[in-house]
Amino acid sequence: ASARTTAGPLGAPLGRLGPLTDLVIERIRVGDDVAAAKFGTGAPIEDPVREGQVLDQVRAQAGAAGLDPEAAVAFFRDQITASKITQRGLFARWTAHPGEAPATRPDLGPIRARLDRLTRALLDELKDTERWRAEPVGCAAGLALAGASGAALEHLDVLHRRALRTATRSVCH
Ligand SMILES: C=C(O[C@@H]1C=C(C(=O)O)C=C[C@H]1O)C(=O)O
Repeated sequence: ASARTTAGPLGAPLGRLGPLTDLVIERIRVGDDVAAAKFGTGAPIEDPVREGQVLDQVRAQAGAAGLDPEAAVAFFRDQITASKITQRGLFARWTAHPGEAPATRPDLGPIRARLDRLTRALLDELKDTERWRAEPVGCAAGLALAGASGAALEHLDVLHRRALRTATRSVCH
């Protein structure tokens, strides 16, 4: 199982899907850094070539992790959609309130390397939770618990909560 990295002193998202939810929230948070790297540069939020690379990596690594590649790809399509929701929301916020825009612009390269490391951790966690996620009632309840506790503990605003809902919509199968 993956080490948790985003939790504050109050703890991590609760329950069997807590670690997976924690990683999903971390990936959404990296979307904030991606937005900061792109904002004001003319770089588009959506980069289909990079998305293809992310999904190729998922396909290649899912098989090795013992996961169904197409199910893993579907989960990562939701992660990408969630990242773009976050980025579009932040662009709109920073355009309307320039004082809230980030003062410094990070490099996209190292941020994408972070996303690539998160891909592996997320695939491992999908594998660790695979049987459990097939229990319809338990999974739905566990996902609700992990999502609500994670959103509260990690102080997600409305935008990031919306991204979290999108990112977790195919977790239970
Ligand atoms: C995160 C980025 O923005 C978008 C979202 C992606 C993702 O979530 O992996 C990939 C490409 C972009 O469409 C990025 O450009 O790296």
